[in-house]
Amino acid sequence: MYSLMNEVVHTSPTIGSNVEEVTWKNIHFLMWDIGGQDSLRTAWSTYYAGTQFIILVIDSTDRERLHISKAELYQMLANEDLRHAAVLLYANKQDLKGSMSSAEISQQLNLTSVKDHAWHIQACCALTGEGLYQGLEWIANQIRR
Ligand SMILES: Nc1nc2c(ncn2[C@@H]2O[C@H](COP(=O)(O)OP(=O)(O)OP(=O)(O)O)[C@@H](O)[C@H]2O)c(=O)[nH]1
Ligand SMILES: [Mg+2]
Repeated sequence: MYSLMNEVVHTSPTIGSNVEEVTWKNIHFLMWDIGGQDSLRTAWSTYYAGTQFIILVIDSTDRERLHISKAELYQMLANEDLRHAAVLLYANKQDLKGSMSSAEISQQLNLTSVKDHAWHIQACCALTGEGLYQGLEWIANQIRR
């Protein structure tokens, strides 16, 4: 989120949430950045009402914990408040060697089985910003549909 805003990116974990307004291509985003730590995830559902897009940032180097992202993803998709939400998954940290490709993550998460929500997976590197706008482009196209 802060890379998109050309701000200094903080490297400390998000505690609670941060909300920012980002305007891009005439689209006004109200983005909530919600902390992903274990203890914070139980509070995620309090943010769901009215959400149009979920952006799930995956650490593509973390093979051991991908199953956690998978479980959280499917829990979100099953939540009534998110029934109309579309999902953008960022396969982040593509700059690091040994990182999983977006295709590999897609397969591990069994994304092709997701039929009741629009979804898209985008390889990216938050440090350089590579891929971030391609992800937003997909969101923009979803809005224009
Ligand atoms: N090499 C590399 N490091 C990254 C990239 N994106 C994030 N990081 C690093 O990963 C660490 C965690 O980044 P955060 O932005 O705090 O991660 P987060 O997902 O917001 O974590 P929570 O706030 O706890 O949910 C930091 O040290 C970042 O610098 C990337 O694309 N490449
Ligand atoms: Mg954070």
